Amino acid sequence: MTLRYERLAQDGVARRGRLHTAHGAVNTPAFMPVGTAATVKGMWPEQVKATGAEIILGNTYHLMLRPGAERVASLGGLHKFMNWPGPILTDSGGFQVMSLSELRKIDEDGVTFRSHVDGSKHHLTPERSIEIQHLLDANVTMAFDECTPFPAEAPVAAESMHRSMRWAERCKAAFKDRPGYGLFGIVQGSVYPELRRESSEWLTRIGYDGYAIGGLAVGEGQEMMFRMIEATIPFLPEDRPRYLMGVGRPLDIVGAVQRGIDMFDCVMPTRSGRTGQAFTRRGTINIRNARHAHDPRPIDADCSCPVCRDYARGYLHHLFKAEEMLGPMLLTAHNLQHYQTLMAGLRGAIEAGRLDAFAAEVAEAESRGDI
Ligand SMILES: CNc1nc2c(CCNC[C@]34C[C@H]5C[C@H](C[C@H](C5)C3)C4)c3nc(N)[nH]c(=O)c3cc2[nH]1
Ligand SMILES: [Zn+2]
Repeated sequence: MTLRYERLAQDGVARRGRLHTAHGAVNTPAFMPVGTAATVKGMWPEQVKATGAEIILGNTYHLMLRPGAERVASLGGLHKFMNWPGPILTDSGGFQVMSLSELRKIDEDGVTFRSHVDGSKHHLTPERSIEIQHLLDANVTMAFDECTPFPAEAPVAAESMHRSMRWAERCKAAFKDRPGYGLFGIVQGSVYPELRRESSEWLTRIGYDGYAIGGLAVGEGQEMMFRMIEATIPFLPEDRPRYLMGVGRPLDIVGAVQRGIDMFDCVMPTRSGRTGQAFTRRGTINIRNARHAHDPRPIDADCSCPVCRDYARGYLHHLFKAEEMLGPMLLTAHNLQHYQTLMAGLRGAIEAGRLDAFAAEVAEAESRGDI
């Protein structure tokens, strides 16, 4: 084990813990803001840190295409390159190849595809993905996997999962162990409990520093997602962190924490922030809506962020209508703070043994609406 994870408190199957990396500690449950092309869009790194985020997410697929992993390494690695001194987790690229590139082919060796940037041809294998993440100097490296498309019949899901497990073995063999750096395996198996169990036991036998649950948040719906988490968690080691990939909306995160998940990433707070969607304790609003044009109130009176302290909804509405760049910047900062405040609330609730009460409060406030 080269990435120390300590459990500080437990409430049911939920855990409050801390993951220690070479670039600092991550308090869990944790939300990881997404920094696709070596930037959390619209945010200076100091601002990202000020929201309370301790770890951000980078990406093999984007950075291998532009500016190239060797280029990032020659400029000091991703921490130096983007001036983020804290922990970084990078996804392995498989998911993005399937969702972003055209002309792709999957075979036992890996994935062949054309870049969505300039059409150049690329071949990504488990070994190359691990090498790229090493060049990026990621503290947490994700195994190269295939996110099984949804829906998939059981035999198709089984074949896809078995290939991802063979790829996971190749990733483990290719990964260079270093203190403060680790490799996470990714559980697949679509919506089939027996495949989820088989995948979890396969990865546990190989042994990883952490375990991600992949193949979810792909359209299966919240109820099925929760069922698959429940079908997976019992077969993962208790002393290692669990990362639910691509999740999610606040209530998805609350429910997943209640079921034993420790780490999350999602484009929602940043991507939707750029389109004018603001998160509040009572649900989301779209600041472009005319009803906000003359509203002197902040986005969320309960929010402690600089945006809610100093700016009225009417001003944010104006910025978006005028397509001023400050609009997306301010909404991104607020939304990331909203997510970090939620995570701090979850950590505190687990420590106090009142997670279910906290979850009910979040759900009730969101249902109240009228914002
Ligand atoms: C949304 N639902 C969902 N996401 C998923 C992801 C990507 C996680 N986010 C990384 C990512 C993905 C995109 C967008 C940003 C930046 C960069 C490219 C890295 C986050 C997944 N990644 C891998 N390797 N495997 C999965 O099964 C998987 C399943 C997902 N289900
Ligand atoms: Zn705010």
